[in-house]
Amino acid sequence: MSRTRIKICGLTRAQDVRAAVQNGADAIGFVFYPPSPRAVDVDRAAELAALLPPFVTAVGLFVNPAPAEVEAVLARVPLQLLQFHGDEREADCARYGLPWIKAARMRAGVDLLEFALSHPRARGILVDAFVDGYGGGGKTFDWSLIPQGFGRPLVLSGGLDADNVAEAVRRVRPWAVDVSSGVESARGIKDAAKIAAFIAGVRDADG
Ligand SMILES: O=C(O)c1ccccc1N[C@@H]1O[C@H](COP(=O)(O)O)[C@@H](O)[C@H]1O
Repeated sequence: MSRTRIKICGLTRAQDVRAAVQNGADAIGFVFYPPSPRAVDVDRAAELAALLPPFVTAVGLFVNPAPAEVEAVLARVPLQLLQFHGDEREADCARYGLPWIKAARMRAGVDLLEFALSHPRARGILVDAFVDGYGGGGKTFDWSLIPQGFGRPLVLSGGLDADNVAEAVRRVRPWAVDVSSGVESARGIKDAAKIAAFIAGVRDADG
């Protein structure tokens, strides 16, 4: 079994980018959603993305963006993957010439197989808890809503932290995990020790 990939999302400071990279994150996320406490502007994201070594993926998170907003970011920030976390349809995600993952907001009644079928070209399906504000709520959801043998690369998120991520990885066996709130000391401020403990938890579950 391959090791679980790890994305740390919502980075706003250089020291947090360094902590994620030094502890072994595979990807980091920049939030381009102005209502989020983790939102960064294009200048800050460009500065932070420039700190990344090769083979650490820069991901841009958007929620129902206007195409011009995404294009303005892409003109300045070398993103390698887009993460759509709103109500975007397949065609909305496909227009930028970059691979993307699509978030499903999980709660009772959501049929993840049907959701995945409506996003056939997404490189992966991210599952997050349904929260007001579209995401980043630090809330877990019922992992049994994820069908066995899902068949697409699955990114597990929603309320993960160092205390629950090993159990989450053992139970769900996702392709990757994504975390924001669970490695913070305050909204938008990451904690290096929490990042280290989170990544250690994933590696413990990987065996
Ligand atoms: O981080 C945010 O502020 C955010 C805002 C809007 C949509 C998604 C957002 N973050 C993503 O939400 C999930 C879960 O985060 P958490 O670990 O529960 O805080 C994760 O994929 C973040 O990338």
